Amino acid sequence: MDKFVVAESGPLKGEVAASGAKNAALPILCAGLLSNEPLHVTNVPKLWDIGTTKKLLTQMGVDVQQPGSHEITINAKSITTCIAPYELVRTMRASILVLGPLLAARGEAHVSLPGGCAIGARPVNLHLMGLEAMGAEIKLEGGFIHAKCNRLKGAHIMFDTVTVTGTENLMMAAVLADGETVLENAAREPEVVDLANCLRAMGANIVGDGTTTIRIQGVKALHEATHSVLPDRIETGTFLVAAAATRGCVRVTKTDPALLDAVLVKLQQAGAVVRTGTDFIEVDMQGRRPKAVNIHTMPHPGFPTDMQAQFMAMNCLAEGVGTIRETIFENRFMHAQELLRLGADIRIEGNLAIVAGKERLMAAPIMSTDLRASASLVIAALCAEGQTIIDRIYHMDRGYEDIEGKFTALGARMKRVTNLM
Ligand SMILES: CC(=O)N[C@H]1[C@@H](OP(=O)(O)OP(=O)(O)OC[C@H]2O[C@@H](n3ccc(=O)[nH]c3=O)[C@H](O)[C@@H]2O)O[C@H](CO)[C@@H](O)[C@@H]1O
Ligand SMILES: C=C(OP(=O)(O)O)C(=O)O
Repeated sequence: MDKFVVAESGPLKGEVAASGAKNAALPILCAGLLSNEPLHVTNVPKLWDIGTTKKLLTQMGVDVQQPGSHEITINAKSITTCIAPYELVRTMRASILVLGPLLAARGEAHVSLPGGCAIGARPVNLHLMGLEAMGAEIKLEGGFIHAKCNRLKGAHIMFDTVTVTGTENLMMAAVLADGETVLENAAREPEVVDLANCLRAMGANIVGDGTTTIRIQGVKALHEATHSVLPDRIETGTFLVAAAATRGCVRVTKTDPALLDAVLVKLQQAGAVVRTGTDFIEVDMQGRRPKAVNIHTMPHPGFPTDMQAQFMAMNCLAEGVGTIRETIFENRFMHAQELLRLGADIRIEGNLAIVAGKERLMAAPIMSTDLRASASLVIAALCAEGQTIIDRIYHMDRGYEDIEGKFTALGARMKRVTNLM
């Protein structure tokens, strides 16, 4: 199993390009199931989750081509089965995103229930409730969701919790439904908007994405389209927080500052000079130690839960005491245990973490527990005296493209080691 060996690195400096967003690319590739014509997707990040999605689609008989290193073309005309097996679904929760498109385009879907994930229970009841309201018959059996329908019917759906993949699944289901679907209390995340842009390019009729009410008028069929995935705001934010924690100066290019409002406010509060252009963001700490910030995670446009762990790592090194309240997932503080091993001062009270900053941390063997937890451990390890070994970095490979290549280009002293005991 691969590990990272990370040494204290001093201020990170330089420029790094953001990849395409994992959480936009995954639903967009699944949207390829909605058409019998090709969907060409560009700016696709090179990640394990993308590899898993390619396998998932390929084993359904979908033609998946990779014409360039960051390009994928999907053609679902050749689909042979509507089964998403446990072996693949258990490695990636986002596999649930095949459910809506399969039902809408093929009238059936057999999708393994996504397994328990480290950050919370993550039920899919709202996805199923919406599909049932659209006329699907759903049975849960043997750990599988078995769903079938004739043509789905438009429906008025009210989410009682904001759900990102739930909104995406139902939006994809609705584009081929008979009549109008209205999604209320819909997720406003930029990845939802990117999916809607892709679906519109395929011929879908959607308005209101980016607001809490999305209206979809079903059409008979979708057609060939090309779509470029939007930049990864979480990857972007991860490098910016790493710059702040290490007292460095980093410019992230090929990104979009408009996607990171809530994160940039917190970096400014931490004392960073933030410079932005149309496609770049620069965080310059001018050698200063960051100041602790208070974080409260919220659905977009609030502060993203996917940036919470990275800010906890920064707070561990900051001047003062910062509080972090996690309101989206009930078990998303597992990185705290590992940060404590590096000598951090963190107290957890329910969904609140109280972090008192220290001048520096001390190296220790630590373990990644989930994707963004891994990112926080790398940030902390860059500031820890000695050599930190981070185990189970496969979590990080799920969602960060060439993470060690990008970090080392900024001056991080880190390397990947295989089979290190
Ligand atoms: C692939 C992808 O895009 N993943 C993102 C997506 O996950 P994901 O879409 O799985 O997260 P949701 O937005 O659905 O979850 C938000 C909350 O709603 C609850 N819930 C959700 C669905 C449901 O049917 N019932 C229910 O109770 C969840 O348990 C959670 O407490 O949004 C999360 C919140 O921004 C991000 O952390 C993930 O990175
Ligand atoms: C939690 C995440 O991903 P997923 O929903 O795929 O587990 C994430 O991207 O931080």
